[in-house]
Amino acid sequence: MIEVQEVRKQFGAVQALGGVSFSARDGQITALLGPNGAGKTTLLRTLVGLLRRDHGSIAIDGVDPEKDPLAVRRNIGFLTDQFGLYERLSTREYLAYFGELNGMGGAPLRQRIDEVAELLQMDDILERRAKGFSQGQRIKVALARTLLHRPRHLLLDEPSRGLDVMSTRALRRALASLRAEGCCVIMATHVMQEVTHLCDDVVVIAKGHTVAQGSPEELCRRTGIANLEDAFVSLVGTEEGIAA
Ligand SMILES: Nc1ncnc2c1ncn2[C@@H]1O[C@H](COP(=O)(O)OP(=O)(O)OP(=O)(O)O)[C@@H](O)[C@H]1O
Repeated sequence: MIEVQEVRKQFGAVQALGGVSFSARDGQITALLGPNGAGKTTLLRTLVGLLRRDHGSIAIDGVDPEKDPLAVRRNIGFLTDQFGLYERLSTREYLAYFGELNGMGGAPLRQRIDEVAELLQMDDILERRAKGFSQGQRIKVALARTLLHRPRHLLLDEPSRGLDVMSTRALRRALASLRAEGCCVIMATHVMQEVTHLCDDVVVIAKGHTVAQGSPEELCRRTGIANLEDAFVSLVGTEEGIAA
């Protein structure tokens, strides 16, 4: 469970977060939906403790990431917009390296690498070096790394960008199976179809503020608009930053 209350963050004169509050439950996929520059990435970075907030409170299973960052990071997986792959390592070597950094090893680690490779359908790149990987292949490897230590919370910053139809489906299946295992998933996205098909709850953010939270159906009902994209535009008052 992730609970966020009145979080604010300023970068010089720019107010990235001006008061964000929401909660994300275990066993649910929560979408962070907002126009470009709304503060989604800043919020995710603040949740994992990579940025210090100026104000407000964050509790990840009751733990404040600023007070006990190691405890929070043990239980969290974060897919950022920077993948940090090592070009000379094969996918398997790369995952083994990060698994060992997380205290895993031996047969359980080898088995876990095979599991995530199957979950994300990445057998074809498991023995290849990352040099030359396409955008979609890079995302898969980064996501596999994120899942390796079986995090209880998963934070994803636009995970489906650059993925083809088959990979998008593999990603959705993987997220649905993590949800079924009770994982708390938060996903920043611009893809309305993904939100409608996959997400249980939606947090709408605009200009660093929470504008609304509810299931896609609730947001449509609340705005009196049948289609989520139009409901979103009505909530944030702009057509900026939407992908079909
Ligand atoms: N390190 C930084 N220094 C200065 N300004 C920043 C910094 N990081 C973010 N910002 C600003 O904070 C605001 C929120 O940015 P953020 O990247 O969180 O938005 P976002 O919702 O993830 O946008 P997008 O959908 O375009 O990825 C923007 O105005 C951005 O320019």
